[in-house]
Parts: sequence; C-alpha cells; structure tokens
Amino acid sequence: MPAANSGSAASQTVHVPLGDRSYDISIGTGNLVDVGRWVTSLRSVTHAVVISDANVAKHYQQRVEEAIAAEGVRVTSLVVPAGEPSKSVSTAQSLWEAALADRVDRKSVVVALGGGVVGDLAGFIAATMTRGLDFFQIPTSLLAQVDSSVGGKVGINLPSAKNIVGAFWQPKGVLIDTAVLETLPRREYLSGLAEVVKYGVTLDAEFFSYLEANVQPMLDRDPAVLQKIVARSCELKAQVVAEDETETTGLRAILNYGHTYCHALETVAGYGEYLHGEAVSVGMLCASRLGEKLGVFDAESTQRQFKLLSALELPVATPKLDERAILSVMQRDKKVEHGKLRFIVPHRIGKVVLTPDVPSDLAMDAWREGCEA
Ligand SMILES: O=C(O)C(=O)C[C@@H](O)[C@H](O)[C@H](O)COP(=O)(O)O
Ligand SMILES: [Zn+2]
Repeated sequence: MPAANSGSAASQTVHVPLGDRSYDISIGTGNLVDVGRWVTSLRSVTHAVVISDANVAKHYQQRVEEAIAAEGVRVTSLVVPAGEPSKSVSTAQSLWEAALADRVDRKSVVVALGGGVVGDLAGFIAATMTRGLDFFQIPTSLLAQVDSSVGGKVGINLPSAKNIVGAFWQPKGVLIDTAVLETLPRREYLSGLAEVVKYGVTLDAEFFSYLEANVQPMLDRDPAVLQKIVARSCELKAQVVAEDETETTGLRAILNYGHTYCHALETVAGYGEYLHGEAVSVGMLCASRLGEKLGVFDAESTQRQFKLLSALELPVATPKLDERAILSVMQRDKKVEHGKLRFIVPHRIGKVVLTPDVPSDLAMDAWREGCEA
C-alpha cells in the first residue's frame, strides 16, 4: 500500500497520497505552538476562519489565533456549541453568514480546531462556502486524531440521518498534538478508543493484540502509547483512503465497521445522547454477532472485542429502543444499494468484508441479542 511514513518516535509524518489532493498528517507532542508557521508553510494565507466549539475554545482558541495572526494573517474566530447537535443545517447557516459578514473570499482558508463534530462541520463549511475553500484540520480529541480529521469526509446531520449531507473535501494538512489529549474529558477520550479498536478488527490483528496488552497504559493516557495508537491508526486510515478516496470500490467502506448500527443508535437515541465512539463500540459488537449469525465469524472473537471494549470502559450493550425506528434508520444508511442493506461483517480479527443482501431480520436479531438487561 502506498502511504509513506517518516520521522522519529516523538514526531511523525504520515503522508496521504492522493495526487494533487495529497497532504501530510504531522503528529507530535507540543507542536500546536507551531500552528501559524505550519498553516502558512502549506499555503499562502491572508485570512483564516478558525472554527471551534465552546469547550475547545476555552483551552486553545487564543493560542491558535495568536499563532496564526503572528504570521500576518487576519483571523475570524467562530465558536459553536459543543456536541453533536451542532452538526446541523442551522449551525451551518449561521457559520456561512458569520464568515460572509467578516469578508470571507475565495482566498480565505478554514481551520477546524476541535473534535469530530467541529472537523466535520468546519470541513463542510469549507467545502461549500464560495464553492470551496482550502481547509486545515487541527483535531483536539482522540477520535478526531485517529479517524475523523483524516480522509476528507465532511458533513452535517439531518434529524433523520447521520452525516447524510456532505462532501469528500480533503484538508491541506492535519496537525496532531497528542499533548492536547491531557485535557480531554475522560468520556470523550474513551470514546476515541473505540475507533482505535476498529482499526485492529478491520485491518490489523497484531495492532488489536497490542491494544489488548496495553489497556492500562491506554486508560492512563501514557504518552508513548498515545503516540503509537494515533500514528498507527492514521497510517492504516491513510492507506485505505489512498486506495479508495470516495468509497467507490468498497474498500473504504470497511472503515464503516459497526457504523450502520452506530448511526441508527445515535439517531434514534437523539444526537448527543451517545458519543460517536460509544455508539461505535455498541455497533461493532452488533456487527460481530451478525457475523456469527452469517456463519463467518466465531464467538470467541466477538468475546475478545467485548472484553477489550469493556476494559476500555466503553458501552457494550444495546439499549432498549424502538426497533422499528432502528431498522428504518439503518435502511437510510449510505451503504444501502438498490434498497438492500449492506454491512461490514468481520471474518476474523484483522479482516472484515462488505457484505450485500443482509436480511433485515438477521440484522435485527444481532441488535436485539446485545440488549441490556
Ligand atoms: O472515513 C471513513 O470512511 C469512515 O467511515 C470513518 C468513520 O469512523 C466515520 O465515523 C465517518 O464519518 C462515517 O462516515 P459515513 O460515510 O458513514 O457517514
Ligand atoms: Zn466513526
């Protein structure tokens, strides 16, 4: 696979090779101070729209703003409420209008400073404002560092479907400072670990075993372990995105492991009720049980995931929700083709398969079997 990786253990660069849309993910500790130089070294910039949320802004907005302004760049700072409900048409509209009011033009750039919600939303603003602005990702949550800031999926939700309005819009660069994870609320941090586990199950059995062996250091946010899990996740994602940027061949769809159930859970429970990674945790176990029912996955491997996710203090049971509503959201999943459900089904740890024609009653049995007591 073509993605290249270089750098020392303390600072690493993962390249995402996409022709004229190629970019680097710079991973380090304490490198946020370089943000101004980093942005201006990648593009000539005179105006930056920095989009953040209220929680992240408290810690980092001023620092980032000053570092960018120090390079002679005019900065517009826009802050949205923290949480999934901000990935909405109404928040997008208020950002479009605020950016316009502060004289955004086609040479302006967007800087996403925050977790997955901010990255998806700011990227969507970048993709749509004046029909497309360059943008930069500065992910400040574990989930955004290992997953959502890489690969260019940007978008917002409708009340009836997650991420259903959006675009593939690659950033010009991703700056990851793992030191910012120290201030991340515990629940947010744990949520990010679910996407890390996803990489082990979908692409790398050895990485999965590494995670099993490093539960306590992960819970303790050991810096060396953080560097390793962020870098490995980015490498794996970069390789997949490089081969199937727009999810057309089916390869990229494997990153959606657990997400058909996850998105149904997030939507039916109400956006923000579950953090994305929490719903991924529940969703991966449903997909594993589905694999067992289809006769392609063994119960022991489902148990390994259950044990790891529980040890990482992630939810592992499906809540008692309206099953018809769950199914109806799953039927609006973006992987549905010709009205038929397609799921990412595990075959063994380290290998998953995009599986068409999954009968909906089997899919719902796999949901129901994990129901909390
Ligand atoms: O990058 C991808 O491709 C993924 O599927 C990664 C997912 O973890 C992420 O949650 C993504 O936003 C889901 O995309 P969607 O296409 O199912 O909305
Ligand atoms: Zn996800």
